[in-house]
Amino acid sequence: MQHFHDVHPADFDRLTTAGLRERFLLKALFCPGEQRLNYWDVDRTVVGGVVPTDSAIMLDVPAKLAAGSFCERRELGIINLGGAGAVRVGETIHQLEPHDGLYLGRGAANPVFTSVSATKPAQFYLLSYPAHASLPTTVVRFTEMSGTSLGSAETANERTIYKYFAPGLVTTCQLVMGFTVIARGSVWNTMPPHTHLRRSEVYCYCRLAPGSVVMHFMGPPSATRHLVMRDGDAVISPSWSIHSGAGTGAYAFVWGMGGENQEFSDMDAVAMSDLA
Ligand SMILES: O=C[C@H](O)[C@@H](O)CC(=O)C(=O)O
Ligand SMILES: [Zn+2]
Repeated sequence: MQHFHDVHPADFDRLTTAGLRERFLLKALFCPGEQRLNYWDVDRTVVGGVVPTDSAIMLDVPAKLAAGSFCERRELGIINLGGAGAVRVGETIHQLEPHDGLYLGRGAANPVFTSVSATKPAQFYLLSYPAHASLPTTVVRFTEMSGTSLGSAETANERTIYKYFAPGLVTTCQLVMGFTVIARGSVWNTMPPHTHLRRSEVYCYCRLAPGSVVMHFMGPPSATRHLVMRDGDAVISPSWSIHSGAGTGAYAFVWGMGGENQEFSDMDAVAMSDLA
């Protein structure tokens, strides 16, 4: 499990391109037959990808967690970004079609992941935070969701945002998680950008065509930088950082947050005139 430390915003501007990537970029989360977990000290976030092929994969309990099971003190949000698959939790098997989600509350048994087809495997994206209460395991079906439209074609930021785990939908301790699909012809996500001082965030870019990249913008509004992101890469976003991207082709991304509140609208909008 790769470990990411906290970065002070005053040190951000001194990082080289390689340094920036080393501190914030989680490369290629989805590797066939593997699970890849990352730990970020901020909000004690765990981010990962699990891609079972011929055989099942049981979620690791990294030594860093010092726990008997992954969810002993944690909640876990899962979204399937690949082909059909299933997650077994104790005696229960949850079939997850493409883009279905699964919430595991504190105390849930260690999940075991499988794919229906080894050649078109499921790609389970994982995001986890410490949890103060044990809440029920819940499946979210993509086909039953209604998205919210944001942006416009005129500003090249037309997109649909699907909330999976959020207050009023699925009760969680701190996890808020969803999926945003950029409309054909649009390129921007989360522009105009924002920060949210009470939460950190993680973006995982997906559905990029081969050769296509997303330029992800981060940093304090007054000193932004970019990272080149490819399909299946994720980026950690401290509370002081904007998080926004522009793609060279069609893409989507999973966003997820942890912190001291779950108020989606508790954001500080950044005025275009303040961006530098
Ligand atoms: O704090 C919220 C997150 O940044 C995302 O929900 C934003 C997003 O999906 C979008 O604008 O497309
Ligand atoms: Zn945000």
